Amino acid sequence: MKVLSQNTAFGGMQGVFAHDSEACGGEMTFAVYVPPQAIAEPCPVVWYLSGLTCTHANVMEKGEYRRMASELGLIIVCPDTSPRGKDVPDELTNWQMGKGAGFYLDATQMPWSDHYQMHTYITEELPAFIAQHFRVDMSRQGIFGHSMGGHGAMTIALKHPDRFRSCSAFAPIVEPSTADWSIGAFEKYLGEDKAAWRQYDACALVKDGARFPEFLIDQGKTDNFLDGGLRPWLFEEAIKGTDIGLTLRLHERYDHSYYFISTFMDDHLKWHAERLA
Ligand SMILES: N[C@@H](CCC(=O)N[C@@H](CSC=O)C(=O)NCC(=O)O)C(=O)O
Repeated sequence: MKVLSQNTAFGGMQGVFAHDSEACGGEMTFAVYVPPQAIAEPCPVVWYLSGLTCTHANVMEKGEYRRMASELGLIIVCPDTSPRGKDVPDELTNWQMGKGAGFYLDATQMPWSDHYQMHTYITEELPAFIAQHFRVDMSRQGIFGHSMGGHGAMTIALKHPDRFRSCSAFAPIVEPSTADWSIGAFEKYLGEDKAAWRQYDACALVKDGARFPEFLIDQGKTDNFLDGGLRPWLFEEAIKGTDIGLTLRLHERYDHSYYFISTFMDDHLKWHAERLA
């Protein structure tokens, strides 16, 4: 593991690290906040998955999670959103495809499938690496994210309900198979057979029988992407008649930015801490 930076914050440590990823076929960077409680005992871990165009750094610099994570004793892991490096295919003029837009899936189509294995990276390779190098209690894991990362968090929780005890999202893409800003990426990563898309779509997963106890979703009402990309009401509809709980909070005057995310960050961390206690 390469240590790229380490800084003391709120009595804990904010670090940025890099390692070689087999799943992504190259070096991957991630950020980890370790609270002071980890000196005495292993702490629960909460995974934060970022949105389109992000690296590990956006939430680390603008998400304002450290004070509350320190208070609650949560380890926060913030991975990158796609493979990186000069050998990795990309679409330079399309921010919804390629680097920064891995959609937390395992691509099956060339040329993407060689590197774009983000589902395997986030659910298998990185957890094993974190468990080996940090003082984490892997029996207490939560997951949350923003936008494309909210989609990632919800689909991963639905696919791994035995691993995660808590899930929440800021402005998630709840039905990427039909959202105008993800259809193009799904076609290129997964091919045209839409049956293969369902395992990476929260609404479709629920309709196909996947279950998770409850979700917290915060959504800004003046978010530019609300109608074309996000549409949380579709998830509300999808869970009707199931035993899945949903706390959906719609906020007047909030947009899609990290000003919105940082405003409600404490609520999300408390949501996770209560379920990871
Ligand atoms: N470049 C785009 C806007 C991209 C954008 O808003 N990205 C969001 C996530 S969107 C969903 O996954 C984000 O988190 N950006 C990083 C940030 O620091 O705000 C455009 O020009 O419209």
